[in-house]
Order: sequence, then structure tokens, then C-alpha cells
Amino acid sequence: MNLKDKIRVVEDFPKEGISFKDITTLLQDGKAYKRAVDLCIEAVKDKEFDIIIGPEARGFLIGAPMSYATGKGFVPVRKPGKLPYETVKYEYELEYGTDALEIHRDSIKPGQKVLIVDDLLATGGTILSTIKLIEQLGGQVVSVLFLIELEFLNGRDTLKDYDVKSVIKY
Ligand SMILES: O=P(O)(O)OC[C@H]1O[C@H](OP(=O)(O)OP(=O)(O)O)[C@H](O)[C@@H]1O
Ligand SMILES: Nc1ncnc2[nH]cnc12
Repeated sequence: MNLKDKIRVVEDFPKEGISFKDITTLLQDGKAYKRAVDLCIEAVKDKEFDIIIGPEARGFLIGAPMSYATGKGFVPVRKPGKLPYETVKYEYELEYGTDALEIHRDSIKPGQKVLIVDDLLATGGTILSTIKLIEQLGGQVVSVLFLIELEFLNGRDTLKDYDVKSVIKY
């Protein structure tokens, strides 16, 4: 099965010049979704981690099933105003705008080994800010895993101090 064939590419969304990689077509195909999650788990099989962290919203779609399959906990990183308890916040730039992310202050214990998971690496801004949040709380990022990497945007340069893995590359 070629997973790339399951991803729908929508040109000029959400604005002109962006070639949007739409994973909803992959997710709605049960076998393809399972294969994608299995490949993500395979990609980090040599890594030791205590917890999985994924940013809203598409990071949940990959991180939560990986959490279920590996038996590790899942910590959501969310857009501002969504988490009910005390949070720390970080602002960042996207391929198509700016945004901010928050995490619960008590979600990571100092020294915990963290695997970060997201659906897609573009500029790396989302994950760099996720890393800042984790490190502020004393977590240790052992690896960062993406289902999709847009290599031409050089997000790996932004994340050069970290172990970065991806399953599908454009
Ligand atoms: O590498 P970057 O340039 O930071 O871009 C990648 C991020 O952009 C998308 O999320 P988006 O903010 O569109 O939110 P969503 O998951 O809620 O759709 C995607 O799911 C990644 O998290
Ligand atoms: N080109 C793209 N396709 C899908 N999600 C994205 N997030 C940032 N850039 C994206």
C-alpha cells in the first residue's frame, strides 16, 4: 500500500501558494490509517520514552493511537484558552500565519523522556514551540516524529538539535 496515494493534495488552501496535504482521505481508510500509525510506531521502536505529546488538532490523530498501542500516556498541547488548569504558553509562526500553544503546567514531570508526534512538518514552528513548552517544564525530548515531512521547507533545520523522523516525504 502506498500511503502517499491516500493523501489528497489541495492546491491554494488555506491561501494561494500553499499545497495542502489533506490526511482526511487517509484517515477515512481504516487500513491506511492503521498502516500509517504502525509505521510511526516502527519509526521510534528503538527510542525509550515515558510519554507522547502531540499538538492540536492533527497531532492528536497520530499521537493518541500511538499512545494506545504503546501503553504510554498522551499529553495534549492546545491552542490558547482550551486547557482548563494552569498552563504555560508559547507563540510561534506557521507556514500560513501565527498562533500560540499551551500545555498544562503539571503534565510533564522534570526529567521525563518525551516523544513528540505530529501529522506534518512544514517550517517546524509548531514543534519548536512545543519543544520550548516541554523544556520549560523540565521534560527531555528524545525524538520528534511526523507522519509527513515537507522537505522543501527545511523544517529539519529549525529542529537541528533534535532527533527528527518522518514516514512520508514530499
Ligand atoms: O511546521 P509548521 O510550519 O509549524 O506547520 C505544521 C503544523 O501545521 C498544521 O497544524 P495547524 O496549525 O494547521 O493546526 P491543526 O492541526 O489544528 O489543523 C500541522 O498539523 C502541523 O501541526
Ligand atoms: N502544506 C501543508 N499541508 C497540510 N498541513 C500543513 N501545515 C502547514 N503546512 C501544511
